[in-house]
Amino acid sequence: MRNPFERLPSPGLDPRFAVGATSWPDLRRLLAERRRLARLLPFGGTGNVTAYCVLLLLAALAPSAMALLTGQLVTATAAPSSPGQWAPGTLSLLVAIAVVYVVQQSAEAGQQVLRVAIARRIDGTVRARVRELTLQPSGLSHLEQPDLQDDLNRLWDTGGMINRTRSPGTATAGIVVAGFQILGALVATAVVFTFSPLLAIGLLVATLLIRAINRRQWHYLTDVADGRARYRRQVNEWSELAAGPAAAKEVRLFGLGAWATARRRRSALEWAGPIWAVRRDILRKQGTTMVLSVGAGFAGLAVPGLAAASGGIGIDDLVVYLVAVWGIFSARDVGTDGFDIEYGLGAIRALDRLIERYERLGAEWGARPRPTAVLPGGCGDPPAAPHIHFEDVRFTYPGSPRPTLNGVDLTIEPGEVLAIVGYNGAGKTTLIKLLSGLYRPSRGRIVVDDTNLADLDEGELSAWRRRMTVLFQDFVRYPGSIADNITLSAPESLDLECEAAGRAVADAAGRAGMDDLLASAPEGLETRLREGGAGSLGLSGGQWQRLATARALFAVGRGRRLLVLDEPTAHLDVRAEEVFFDQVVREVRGASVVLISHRLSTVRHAGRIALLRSGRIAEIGTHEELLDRDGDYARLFRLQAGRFQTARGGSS
Ligand SMILES: Nc1ncnc2c1ncn2[C@@H]1O[C@H](COP(=O)(O)OP(=O)(O)OP(=O)(O)O)[C@@H](O)[C@H]1O
Repeated sequence: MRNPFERLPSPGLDPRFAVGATSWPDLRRLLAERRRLARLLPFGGTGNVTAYCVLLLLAALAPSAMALLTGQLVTATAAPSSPGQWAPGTLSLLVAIAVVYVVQQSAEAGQQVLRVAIARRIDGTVRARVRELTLQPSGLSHLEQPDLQDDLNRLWDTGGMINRTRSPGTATAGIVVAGFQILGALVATAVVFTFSPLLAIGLLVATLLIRAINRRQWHYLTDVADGRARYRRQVNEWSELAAGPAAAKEVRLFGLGAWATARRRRSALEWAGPIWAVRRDILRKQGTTMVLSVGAGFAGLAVPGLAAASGGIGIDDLVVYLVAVWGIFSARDVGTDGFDIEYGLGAIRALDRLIERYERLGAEWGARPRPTAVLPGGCGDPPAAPHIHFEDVRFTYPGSPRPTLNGVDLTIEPGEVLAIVGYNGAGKTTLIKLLSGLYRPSRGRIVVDDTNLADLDEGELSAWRRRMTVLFQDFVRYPGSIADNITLSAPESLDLECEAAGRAVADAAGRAGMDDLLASAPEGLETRLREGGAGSLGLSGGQWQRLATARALFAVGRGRRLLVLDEPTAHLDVRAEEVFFDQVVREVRGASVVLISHRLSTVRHAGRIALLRSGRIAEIGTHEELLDRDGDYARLFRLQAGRFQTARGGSS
């Protein structure tokens, strides 16, 4: 069966939208999407939604009620009455019209308020779901996929640049308005039908056609906008660079302000240019809707007008029909609701893609045989340090042409201090990410106490992570107090009142060399960091690194039995670096330590040193053994030591 919409003159848009959007499959999709939005409605709150529907119903019925009452009023006033007296029934009709008017106005105002409340509640629910989804998979790789980032951005994007809030919630509230608009038009059609069935149906069809064309145009616009998510991301990156705090120092120092602003502008034009073109195109192609509007409007006025002029209907009926005609006709304007619905649907599509992706990830990470991972207890005795074995581990980052690790065989014995060294990009941090379960090896196994990490499900992986702690090279600077920054590595301690947890904070801070900092902090451990203003403290790079070290040591104090330190001395002064191994690493009790560093003067004290090269462990042994072997490690060590000797020689 052919779709009658197909014969519509094309608004000159993308052929997919000119023809495709009016095919039956697309209409079915359209209805399915609206049902999908309707399913979000309960999240707006039962009371809110019920009141909203009642108010919209009142607002939808008001024009028809007004038409009928106005007609009756005209009839009543035309009836003969004594001079100075109201015609019979006039007063009650006037009161009824006033009541309908007040109800209509109140319903309009009330529904606006409820609309915002419903939309915000739905948006809150959708965002909570998205946050829940993004935190769920234990791995990291999905977060590095640009299309996922685009979908997330699409979900958070409320169309701020268009100066209206557009979101799944606004779209859901919008379809309810649209539904009642149509209902109002149908009731008004029934009124006009009693006068002229042809006029009633003709006006209804014209109204629905105009709505369909407008909807299709909004659909096209939002589709183009959503398809440009990648460019939007680039605009955000340039904005961050041009005006954000991260690059502020270099931007000012190098005088990059004008360059960054120009790049941002170019990127913004790349993003918005096609969107503006579509908007211009839509504006130019308003001919069809204009012709339909003018034609339908003319017929709506002329047919009852001519009937009244020829005496076919009385003036009272004329008033009723004209008001009812307007009741049908006013539904033709989808207005910004149309954009709200289509724009919000873009977010819903992004949400569906995310859910599908996360379900896949959940299945990948979830269904595993039962392992034997051990959790550290609250205030009780911690478990023993783990025995870790990398067996022929190979790993390639998603989208990368070459493997970063290519057959790593390595054992970390319980309680040992193992240093890992290697050139930039050798894969040292990657090894730790795999050990933390943030990525899975593409080949080989990482076996912890007889359990293959790849066999752990989400919960068990969390349990494994609570046996270890990592001071990452790019550690996080948490906005909170010094104490928060220390205890967040073992968040279960936040709820523990046990003395051991309190002691562990002070102990970790002391061992990380934070005594001077704490002495100058106005509120000691409770001093807030990064927020600026009274009572807060700005820290230097080295001070932040000591704080991050304290965080790692605190976790060990709370029972973590594998401590990984990735470039822990990168920001430290020579004095602190010199004593780091003795004061921090050697003092760790009952835990294994993996120390990654380019400072060979620091790593030389480790029990064993492994050199990573070409994706494999190329050399392993004690400092002395590796020097005797005279390989890369020995060369690197001599190079570093030679620099100091030269400096010493030069200065003497
Ligand atoms: N998220 C990622 N996606 C794709 N490639 C990555 C990612 N992270 C790291 N790499 C690549 O993997 C390789 C190893 O990186 P890794 O950070 O493990 O090296 P590293 O030995 O710790 O280096 P450095 O000494 O400079 O800290 C590098 O070539 C890097 O470009």
